[in-house]
Amino acid sequence: MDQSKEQRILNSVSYNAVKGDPESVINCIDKYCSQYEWAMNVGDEKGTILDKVVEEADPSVALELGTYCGYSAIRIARLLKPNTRLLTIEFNPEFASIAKEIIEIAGLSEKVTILEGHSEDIIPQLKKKYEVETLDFVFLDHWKERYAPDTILLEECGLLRKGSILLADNIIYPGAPEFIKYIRSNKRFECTSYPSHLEYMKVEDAMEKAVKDPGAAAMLF
Ligand SMILES: O=C(NCCCOCn1ccc2cnccc21)c1cc(-c2ccc(F)cc2)cc(O)c1O
Ligand SMILES: [Mg+2]
Repeated sequence: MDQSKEQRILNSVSYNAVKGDPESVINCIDKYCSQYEWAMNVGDEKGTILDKVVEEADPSVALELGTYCGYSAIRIARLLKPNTRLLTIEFNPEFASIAKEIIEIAGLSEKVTILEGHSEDIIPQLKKKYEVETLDFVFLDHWKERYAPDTILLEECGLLRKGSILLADNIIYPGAPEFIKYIRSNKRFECTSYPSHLEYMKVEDAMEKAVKDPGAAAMLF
């Protein structure tokens, strides 16, 4: 049976990347996807914005919705301090298995836990089953129409605290209009838009950062 694009990405990483070197895995995927086959990794331009927000959040516990091949999980996990962790949810079993191998090649398997399933089923399990208290950082990169309902679900499950940082990909393309409407009209969140481009293309895109109750967090210190 013909190999999938994601399997070909794994082949390229396995053959070209330096084992245990996250930067080389990131560069290898970006090179493959800009030269051979486009794929929906956050990419290097938006990836730099992701890096900056992760460094600002300096999370102890981070959540990603939409693992795909593990590219953004590696970008996030490579910046995490010792004894901190990234939980990433993927519902496509083939993607989850490929991401697992690519994250292993990057040497970040200790820091990253891939949870297979739908976000709406897994989010309510995070406290009890995955021993999460609250999430310091959440990267939204899954079905765009799930960004708003899953943000509400995270709230309902008591998983967000004062100062929790959300970062959403693809605000312009493919677009997440319901999420933008919800988050920018919600007084509990302070939003910032970061204009950029669709991964590996000259198409406009943007990321949206939303900080929960920022003032309250600031008042605490
Ligand atoms: O669709 C995209 N991502 C989402 C994947 C499915 O995610 C499904 N999924 C993953 C966990 C998970 C958990 N629960 C439910 C669904 C869950 C996505 C799409 C494009 C894109 C841009 C231009 C095009 F011409 C075509 C596509 C770019 C992106 O950056 C994206 O992120
Ligand atoms: Mg995306």
